[in-house]
Amino acid sequence: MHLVRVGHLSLRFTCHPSLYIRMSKRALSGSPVPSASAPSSPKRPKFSVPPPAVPAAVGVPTAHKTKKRKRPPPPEFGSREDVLQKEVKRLLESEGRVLGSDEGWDAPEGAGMGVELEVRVRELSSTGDGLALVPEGFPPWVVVTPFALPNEKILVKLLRPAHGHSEAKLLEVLEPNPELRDMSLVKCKYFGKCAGCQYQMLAYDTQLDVKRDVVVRAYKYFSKLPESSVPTVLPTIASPLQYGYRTKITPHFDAPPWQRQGRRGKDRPPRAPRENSDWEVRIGFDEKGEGRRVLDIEECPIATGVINEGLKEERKKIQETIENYTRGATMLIRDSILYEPANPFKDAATEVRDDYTVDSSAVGPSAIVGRIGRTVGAPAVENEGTVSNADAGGKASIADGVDAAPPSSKPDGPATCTDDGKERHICVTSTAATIYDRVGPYLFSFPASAFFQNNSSVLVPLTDHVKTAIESATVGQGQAHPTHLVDAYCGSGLFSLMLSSSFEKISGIDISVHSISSAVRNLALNDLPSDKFAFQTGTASDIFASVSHFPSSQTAAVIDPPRKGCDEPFLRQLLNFRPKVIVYVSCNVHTQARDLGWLLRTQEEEGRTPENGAYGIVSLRGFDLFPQTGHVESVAVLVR
Ligand SMILES: C[S@@+](CC[C@H](N)C(=O)[O-])C[C@H]1O[C@@H](n2cnc3c(N)ncnc32)[C@H](O)[C@@H]1O
Repeated sequence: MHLVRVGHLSLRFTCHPSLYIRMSKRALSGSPVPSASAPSSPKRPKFSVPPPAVPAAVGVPTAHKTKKRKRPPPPEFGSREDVLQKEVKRLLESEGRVLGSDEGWDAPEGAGMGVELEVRVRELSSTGDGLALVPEGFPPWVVVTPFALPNEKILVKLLRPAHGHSEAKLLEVLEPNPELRDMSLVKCKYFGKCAGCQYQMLAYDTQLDVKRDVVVRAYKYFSKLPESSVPTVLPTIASPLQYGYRTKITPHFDAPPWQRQGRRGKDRPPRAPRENSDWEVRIGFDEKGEGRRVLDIEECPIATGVINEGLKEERKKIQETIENYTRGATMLIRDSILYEPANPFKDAATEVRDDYTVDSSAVGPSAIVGRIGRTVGAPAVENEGTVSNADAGGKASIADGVDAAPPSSKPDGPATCTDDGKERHICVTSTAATIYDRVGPYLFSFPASAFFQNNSSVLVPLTDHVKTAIESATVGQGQAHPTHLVDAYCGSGLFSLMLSSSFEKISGIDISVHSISSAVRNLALNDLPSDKFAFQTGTASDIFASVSHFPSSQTAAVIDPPRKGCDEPFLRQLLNFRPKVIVYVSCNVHTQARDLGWLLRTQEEEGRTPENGAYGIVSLRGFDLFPQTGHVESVAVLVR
């Protein structure tokens, strides 16, 4: 044991400090995660471990002190930063350090940015990061490290400090957790660097267990509900596809430094003369722990084959034309069924442009761009040019699709289905195009720029679960199951259409005019009777004025808001309307837990009890819409 004094701190080195620094250099040059030969996985996962008996962590002090920083505004509820800060706070409290909101914004002396440390991971955060404590000798402070698993001893480099913690870059896993980590499962050469996936080294069953744990913790810590109000969280439902499932990716790139312009188009002096620069175009996703640095990505194994084919082509085009860019941009690459409706607008949208166009509505240094290429499909809706960059032969972008009834083929265009009757898919890169996707028996269309769930393979189990939950809500109560459906935040009508056979009347609302026109169009695409459905554009709380004729005890409400959750006016009106069943679907379980906590407490304040019709949460379950990542879709069912 070697002792080094820095200021008032004594730092312990388990080996001679010079040896340690050599070790760090080796770590820096190598892969941060162990090789495929690392011990293989798992039986029963453990996502948190008791405080380590032998922390044996090593610190490398630096001379520089962290500058006192101004406290940033509090993070948005349920954002990654908010969830992380709350979990950090809990871990610090378990060590006896209670942080006031103005405290803990600067790293402890000797643990500032750039310092390398060995730490033992205590637990996995809900954001998918390993949480560890800095070694003895420092005041309690949390190290947040991506790609690190509970009980692993890791070497990290500390990054920027924030409220009780420092995010860190994983330099090396010194002692892997053999029960959890199996590097032979990793399918992506960028794993460990790309910010997209967190869990490729975990067996899929373990990923599902981890996500169940995220739901459990969200309700424990974010709902403010007593344990008795929260049912046991059911096992997470697996995605049928665990790779090759993503139907949309949005890689981005920077403009060459000598070309870049200021935000308002003001010319800036060139940063580096082109001839002396070793700058290279990088097209991909953010590199984890490297701020806004783009990691060059040639393929993304969680995306569909069609998208990966399209990515190759689009990368080539950007590489060839990068000198034309004065600003960075984000590309849109989507997978669509090749669907060719017969319609009179076919020849209206044949504009061919080979440059990316910057969407003026986008904010920040990157703007959403779309590429308009040669037309294969016809515009399906008036005023919506349906243009695809697939060439007329469709060679590069067309691949085998899913089993489904083949849509009609036009004699003069590329066949819309393969020889064995599967639908063909194309890659679409224009924000103005219309995308087609199939879920079970239904065909959905929506603008390429609009929302649609990114993993179609799990949408049938998801919508079946919602349907069954609604149908069983009245079982044993001597009532018929609900006949009316309110679909709030309905998008292009996913739940309305998928659940349509169970209901007599369906009313949907969404703030996006494009999504609502798609929902209406999707009725016709699927030969559904338009008089059974009413879709409207508006903010979610507007729906209640238009469904006053729905019998509330015969009505089910499906609510599927964006990540920030519902607002209070909507929740208040939902409580007043009193549908028999509420199914709350969410891609952010933390805002879902907050909203349901508010709903249950408010009804209690208003004097509702189970005997006089108070809602109770009858089931909670995650669906894995995002395999290999830390995200989970959560479905909560409430019945009164
Ligand atoms: C998570 S998506 C769900 C869409 C749809 N249920 C689906 O699964 O395809 C959330 C939807 O909420 C819509 N939205 C966002 N804020 C809204 C608001 N205040 N009122 C109504 N809809 C809103 C978005 O346009 C988006 O379509």
